[in-house]
Amino acid sequence: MDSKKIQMPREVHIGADVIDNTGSICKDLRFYDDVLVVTGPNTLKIGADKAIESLEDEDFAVDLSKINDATSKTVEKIEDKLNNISLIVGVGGGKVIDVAKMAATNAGIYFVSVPTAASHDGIASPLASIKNNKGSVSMTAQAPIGVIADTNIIRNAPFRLLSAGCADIVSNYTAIKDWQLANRLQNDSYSESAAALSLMTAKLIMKSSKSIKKGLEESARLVVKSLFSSGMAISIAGSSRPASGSEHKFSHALDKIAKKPALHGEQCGVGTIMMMSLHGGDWEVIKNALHDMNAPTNAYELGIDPDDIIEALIMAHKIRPERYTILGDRGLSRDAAKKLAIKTGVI
Ligand SMILES: NC(=O)C1=CN([C@@H]2O[C@H](COP(=O)(O)OP(=O)(O)OC[C@H]3O[C@@H](n4cnc5c(N)ncnc54)[C@H](OP(=O)(O)O)[C@@H]3O)[C@@H](O)[C@H]2O)C=CC1
Ligand SMILES: O=C(CO)COP(=O)(O)O
Ligand SMILES: [Zn+2]
Repeated sequence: MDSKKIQMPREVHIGADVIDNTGSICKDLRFYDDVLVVTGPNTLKIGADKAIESLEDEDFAVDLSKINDATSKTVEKIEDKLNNISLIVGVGGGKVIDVAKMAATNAGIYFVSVPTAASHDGIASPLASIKNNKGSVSMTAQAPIGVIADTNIIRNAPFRLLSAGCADIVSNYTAIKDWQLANRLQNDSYSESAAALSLMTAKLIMKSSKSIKKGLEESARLVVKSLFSSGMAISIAGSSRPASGSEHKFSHALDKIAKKPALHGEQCGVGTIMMMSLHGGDWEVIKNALHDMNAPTNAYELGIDPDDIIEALIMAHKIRPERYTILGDRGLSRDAAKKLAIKTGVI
């Protein structure tokens, strides 16, 4: 059998105000040289300033880069700033984390992930979703050497971000169904342990759907831990297969089509409702759980034109065509797409 590499973080810190220990955590991880902090326009004040203060207290020389998107161009711009830098600390949402992760991987240096929101399961995964002229590409990257998830920052983030993270985890249900289908029909390699971990995480979030509340530290902690374990399923699989199937293709298609796309997790959640219906599964249970978590369940709540939903459904199978899903090679016809969106109440 072929050998297999599984990359996981060395240290994971989850708790209130752990961001104030960023400097000492980086010291414990044996870093001493210059550090580049990558962040976003909103997350600079919310998280990066605190991380920088803590790093400077421990005598790190800190440089700062603000980014607005997760494109290959932005990754290159960050790489150009890496002279004498031995560590990148990414402080922000999914885009910031992906750019920091990818730039560190390309430059052969280490990366510490400091999520300011529990909105996606790339917090600790060895993948980065980077956009280029072909759309979103899931690229192999190194896993962060450390994760510092401050539950005080995360619980105070807009609740919409936490709901999106829950929906990104709920999408594991259809991702696993698609993966199993691809294994049966295309003999795609399949990992029982990665699938079991992914499903267990999705079940845990569904079970807790009514108790995830705005502003609660326990809720922030639960979702961060779940996103982390979903990321570990990705690590075990060595691909995003356990957490990304047809519902993610739909979301990636919407990112291309919609004038103002919604959050990644929100779109994936709505995609899960429809793809679960295509799989012949209980899509109403998914829809109810998303509703309980305050996540959007239809085009109106997503803020997306119903016509764009139909177009995204029709286009979805063309996104990453090598990844076989319930959408098959030909995808949905316009009539079938419309019927599906109406039946599930998405439009
Ligand atoms: N690599 C992987 O395995 C995975 C990657 N992804 C990728 O992650 C991205 C989605 O991540 P997501 O976080 O939803 O989107 P963004 O990174 O775009 O973040 C959404 C917004 O939330 C803001 N924000 C973050 N934290 C806070 C906070 N504490 N308070 C106020 N605002 C905050 C950000 O601010 P700012 O403007 O400062 O950035 C941004 O404006 C997608 O590109 C997706 O493809 C998703 C899943 C897995
Ligand atoms: O979003 C992801 C998992 O939740 C990553 O998946 P992609 O490979 O579709 O970018
Ligand atoms: Zn996702």
